[in-house]
Amino acid sequence: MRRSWRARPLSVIAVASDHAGAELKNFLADELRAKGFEVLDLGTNGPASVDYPDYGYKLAEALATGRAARGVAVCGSGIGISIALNRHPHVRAALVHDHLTARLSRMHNDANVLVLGGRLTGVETARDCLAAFLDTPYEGGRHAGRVAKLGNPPSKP
Ligand SMILES: O=C(CO)[C@H](O)[C@H](O)[C@H](O)COP(=O)(O)O
Repeated sequence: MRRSWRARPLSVIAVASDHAGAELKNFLADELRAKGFEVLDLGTNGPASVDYPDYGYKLAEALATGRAARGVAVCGSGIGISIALNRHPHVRAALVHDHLTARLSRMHNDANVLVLGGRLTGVETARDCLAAFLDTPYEGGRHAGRVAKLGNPPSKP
């Protein structure tokens, strides 16, 4: 599935997680609602074991179809769901660990999905990362050509 990324106002944010990230995902969804965003919750919403690729792909689909402008994704470490998300050329999912990496993911990479490890990152740090992700603009300039290349990977690297 190759669909172009459709920019839209930053009002709807999709959230998704596996079982290991559900608690932090739900916390961040509440944070987003408190900040006035509409949240598209793609699950999962309980402790029953599920597969992170299914939720990463759901989130990629929500961005591709324009149902959400950006996303927040959580699994246990953040690694698995990042891999799933970044298989889609319109997704720039950034696994971050603190306010600085969250800021850089926006400034340099124009990240459209914030990824956190639910078993590794505490709620206060996660809240900081979310604020940086929402509030930091993309710098463009020298980064623009690099970011464009991310959406057009060579068929033979
Ligand atoms: O993909 C991951 C690791 O890179 C995630 O952390 C998953 O959430 C984790 O693998 C799930 O582990 P579980 O033992 O099946 O709960």
